[in-house]
Amino acid sequence: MFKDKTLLITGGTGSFGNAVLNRFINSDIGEIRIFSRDEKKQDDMRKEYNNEKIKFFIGDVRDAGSIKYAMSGVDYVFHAAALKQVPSCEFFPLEAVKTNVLGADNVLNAAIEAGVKKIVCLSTDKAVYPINAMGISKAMMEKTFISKARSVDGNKTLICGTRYGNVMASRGSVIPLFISQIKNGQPLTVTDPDMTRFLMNLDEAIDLVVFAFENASPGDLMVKKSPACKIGDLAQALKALFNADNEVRVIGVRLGEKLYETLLTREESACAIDMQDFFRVPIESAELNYTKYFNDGNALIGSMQEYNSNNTHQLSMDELKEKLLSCKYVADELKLWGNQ
Ligand SMILES: O=c1ccn([C@@H]2O[C@H](COP(=O)(O)OP(=O)(O)O[C@H]3O[C@H](CO)[C@@H](O)[C@H](O)[C@H]3O)[C@@H](O)[C@H]2O)c(=O)[nH]1
Repeated sequence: MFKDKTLLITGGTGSFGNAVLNRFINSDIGEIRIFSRDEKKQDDMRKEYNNEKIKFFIGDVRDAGSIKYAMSGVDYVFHAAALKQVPSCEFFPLEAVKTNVLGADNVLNAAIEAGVKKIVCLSTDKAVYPINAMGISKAMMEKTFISKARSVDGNKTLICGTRYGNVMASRGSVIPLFISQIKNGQPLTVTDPDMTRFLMNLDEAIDLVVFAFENASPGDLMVKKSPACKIGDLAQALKALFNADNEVRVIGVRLGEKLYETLLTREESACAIDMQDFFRVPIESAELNYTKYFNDGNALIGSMQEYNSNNTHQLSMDELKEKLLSCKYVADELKLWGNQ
């Protein structure tokens, strides 16, 4: 599907962009465009990959002109650019609106105008029943792409999305923090030992985006079924792997955090299609028909459950250790630790 095609990744210098590059760079893809704000990260990537197929575009999704320029001649888009740190969005919610909502709208408009064939927009579990500004802005991003998908001819530009939970060891996340605390002989600062999070690795996130790319109809939102764990267990599993005896200190839930995350609302569960490893949430067919909103209900909803990190498969201690070892960051850190 990607043979000789041009793929644009917004926010392409992040860990998602790097993982996509690693997956596709040796395929028969024609060109990969990395669109991002940070020239230093682009320069590092340029040197690291040193590959003619990769083209770098400086720009900001907030700036419609910059994304329009990068979109010319593009076949497919993975839209990953976002402000995704909960605390910074909490302090600067309008910045989250500018990047996550208006920026996504700019990307979609530019893609539609340039005749891009497919665009996959990346969302997060924090967009479901959101309580923090990051989640709320991503929920609005979802609404934006779904409404565009409704109004655009899907045969010309197919717009779809994905939602996934925590990616293990992503920058600034809890796993690197716990490992550094272990290594420095500090207490492991657990917010709430019973708090749960979905866990996936970067490869699984790419699998989901590729699955959406290959299987989605216009407006679909694809979700990968994922296991979860308690944060207290995560701390214990890391301690066991590193053979450490650090104290575990409970520090309390942080601003904007939820005790568990949700990948499908109860309402979405009522219409989601089970596709083995994935759920497909089809676009609501309400179009702009207000009568449907008022007269056609869904009797199933009352009997459905949301899909969340408390009712999904909970990883046992052994499964958790295995999952952690499948993460390159953890395996590398463990090797370094062993070599000390
Ligand atoms: O010192 C700490 C820091 C975090 N946690 C807990 O660890 C879990 C995961 O925290 P973290 O790794 O910071 O991730 P989240 O806050 O869940 O958010 C992550 O996952 C999102 C996707 O769901 C991304 O968008 C965010 O950028 C990313 O930080 C949460 O239950 C935290 O309460 C602790 O117990 N102690």
